[in-house]
Amino acid sequence: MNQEQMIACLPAELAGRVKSARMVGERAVVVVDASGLSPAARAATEQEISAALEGREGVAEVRVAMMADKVRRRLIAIGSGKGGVGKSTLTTNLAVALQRKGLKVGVVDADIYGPSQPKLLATEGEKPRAENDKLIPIDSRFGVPVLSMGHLVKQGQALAWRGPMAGNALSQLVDADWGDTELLLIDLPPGTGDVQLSMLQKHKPDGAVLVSTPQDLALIDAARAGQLFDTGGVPIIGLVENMAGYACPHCGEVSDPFGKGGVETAAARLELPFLGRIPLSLPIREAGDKGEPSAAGESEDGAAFRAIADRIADWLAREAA
Ligand SMILES: Nc1ncnc2c1ncn2[C@@H]1O[C@H](COP(=O)(O)OP(=O)(O)OP(=O)(O)O)[C@@H](O)[C@H]1O
Repeated sequence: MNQEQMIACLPAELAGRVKSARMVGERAVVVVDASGLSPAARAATEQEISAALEGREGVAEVRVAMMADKVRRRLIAIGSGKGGVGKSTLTTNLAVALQRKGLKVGVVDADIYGPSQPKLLATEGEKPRAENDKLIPIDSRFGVPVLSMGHLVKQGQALAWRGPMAGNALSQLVDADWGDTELLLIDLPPGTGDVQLSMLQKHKPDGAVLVSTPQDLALIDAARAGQLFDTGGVPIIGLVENMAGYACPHCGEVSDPFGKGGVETAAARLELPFLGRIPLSLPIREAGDKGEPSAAGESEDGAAFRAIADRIADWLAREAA
């Protein structure tokens, strides 16, 4: 068979992607343009081409080579000085909000001591496949692929990991087959320990977002996390204040259990951009527990996350210019 005859065997939508097709002895070698295809779509394309050519006269074997334009993938780390300030919730919602803006976004849950992305993105219990020694991210139903330690180990098991082991496991997540994903949000563990350091050294994120609640103690820790990024040469995109202002569901009165405006003041003092404020809101907590991120809906809470996502998208556009 010559190239034309080989291409004629393929369905029209696949034929358009073929860059070259030739016989090498009894082996059919087809080179396909895989730009813009997800890992799942690439696997399906490969199978369809093999199925269409296998068994044809003179074809003993089919080899399909996928070529894609190299995606310039950028990494943004979401960090906090202290645990429980809403870093994972922010990561999920920013990813969903940025995806809604048309970016191809994935989430790496590097919080090996308390992975929460499987729950937040409703992929609990799913296990990633591996192909050619690389993990294939799990497609969440929000158009955001995700990989988490929580997908790889049984609950609680990750807690015993330390230093190099944790760092290697984290690298497997970041270096997975992210296909055409152009932006990875990395949900870091809280604090400034080994895992954060190894992440900065090995993967050098393009930028970092720091999240804090407004009270002084959280702010001191956030400033320390900021220093870690500074030392690692990672630009800080800005600070986010979470759990600000609680509107009483009964009377509507807004109170500030963790103080007010502390993060904005701290950002000004540290000469860092302030990216916005997320209210302390029962629906945000409930949405997280249900695996239905607020940013996927049209509520006011969702709008607060989207406003911060807009600022991050602006930062990305400025950096790319
Ligand atoms: N703005 C908010 N309003 C109400 N609840 C929130 C808000 N942000 C986060 N939460 C809730 O607070 C808890 C901790 O949030 P989350 O897991 O996102 O924090 P974290 O900083 O990633 O924590 P960890 O240190 O465990 O990684 C969760 O139950 C979450 O639903």
